[in-house]
Amino acid sequence: MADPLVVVGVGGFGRETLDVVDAVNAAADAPVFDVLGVLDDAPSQVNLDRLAARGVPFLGGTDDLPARDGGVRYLVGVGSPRARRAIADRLEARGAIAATAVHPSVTSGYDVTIGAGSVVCAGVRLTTNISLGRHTHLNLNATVGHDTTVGDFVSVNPLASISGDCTIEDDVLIGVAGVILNGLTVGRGATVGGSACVVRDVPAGSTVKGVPAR
Ligand SMILES: CC(=O)SCCNC(=O)CCNC(=O)[C@H](O)C(C)(C)COP(=O)(O)OP(=O)(O)OC[C@H]1O[C@@H](n2cnc3c(N)ncnc32)[C@H](O)[C@@H]1OP(=O)(O)O
Repeated sequence: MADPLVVVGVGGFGRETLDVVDAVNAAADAPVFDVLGVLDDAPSQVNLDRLAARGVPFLGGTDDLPARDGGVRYLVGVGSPRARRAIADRLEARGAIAATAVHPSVTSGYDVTIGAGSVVCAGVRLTTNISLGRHTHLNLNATVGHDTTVGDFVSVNPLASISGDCTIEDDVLIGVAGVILNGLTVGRGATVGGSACVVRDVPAGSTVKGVPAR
């Protein structure tokens, strides 16, 4: 039987998360998820209209988590690592269970682990001996190389490329088309700008941008 699922976030990545869920269901012999609807504490009208147009119910704020026998699964479709962590903590405290959604077009090699709550979008390439933490997002066409560890609540935006032997600590955001050269560490909570090329370790909490990234 399909798992009852809510997605948090009616914004861009929330609806992109619905796309991943739809693709997972379409590729399976029987639906994996029964999408109950979307939660959002501060939705804009334009995004509510976009959600309504695709026929997915808006369920209210995160206090309105529906109840089902056996629990409700959830995915947080919010790009900000910090906001995503806060929402996940709130839902876990209310008994929700993190789901994981991996688009059927994703390729992965030997020994790849993906933590609960993660969303892996179309076209992502994962090679070998890779670990992704909890609630990590890999957006469209991102790549992750061999022997790399990606922590919890990391956001990797479209086309970003993480080389082999890297360590991406918790709560990091890697901007669109950002490149991390091999063997480097991006410290907890750091932000890598769009199109940056990271050539040395990035200190925790810092923002780097440009080529080479500073
Ligand atoms: C499907 C989707 O939409 S997914 C989302 C895709 N978007 C992203 O990934 C966005 C990633 N974020 C960025 O690149 C941001 O611009 C950040 C994080 C680097 C912003 O850093 P901030 O220091 O706050 O930048 P701020 O906007 O204040 O600009 C400061 C300076 O940096 C420059 N700058 C901003 N972003 C970049 C960048 N990615 N690369 C190079 N320079 C940049 C600005 O032009 C500005 O330069 P100036 O002082 O000479 O005018």
